[in-house]
Amino acid sequence: MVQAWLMDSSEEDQRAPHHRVPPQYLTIDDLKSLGVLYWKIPVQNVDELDKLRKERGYSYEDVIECSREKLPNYDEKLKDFFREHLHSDEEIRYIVDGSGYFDVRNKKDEWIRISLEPSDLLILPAGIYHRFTLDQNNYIKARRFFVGEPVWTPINRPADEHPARKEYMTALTNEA
Ligand SMILES: CSCCC(=O)C(=O)O
Ligand SMILES: [Fe+2]
Repeated sequence: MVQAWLMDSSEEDQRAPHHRVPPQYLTIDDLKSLGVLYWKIPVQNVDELDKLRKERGYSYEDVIECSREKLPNYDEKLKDFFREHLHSDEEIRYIVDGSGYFDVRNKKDEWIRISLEPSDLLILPAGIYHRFTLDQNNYIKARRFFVGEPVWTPINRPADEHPARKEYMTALTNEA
């Protein structure tokens, strides 16, 4: 099952879990209130993933594998992934192997760490500040989806005036 928790404030080893003491877990509904969507879809359940892809119009798909051997410019890419940023579109990842952390900002601008493993599907909304890191297993393989031609460009924080950010903030405020 997916786990999400509030992070401590230590800047040490980004691949460590960074739990608070005592740990403070969040629910899938807590994530939903930030526009972050999560599904557990067992890898053999092709139909469920297909249905979701059709419903959400994900016409593009590829695979990203984060290892020194498979990812070109590995060090640079991992550094970029962990720099706080947003995108003008959703970020959709379906984990097929390995594990890793997506961190997202909550309404108080605190970091929430979301721990992902195979069969986890995570959708980050456009405009949410976030980052990604490998965990101490040092490996993840994920399917990436996109509506139309993919744009992976990160827009680094500060980006409060970016239209996607403004739209996201409006959506957050209108949410009960
Ligand atoms: C789990 S996918 C690797 C990270 C990534 O693709 C991203 O941060 O954009
Ligand atoms: Fe991103």
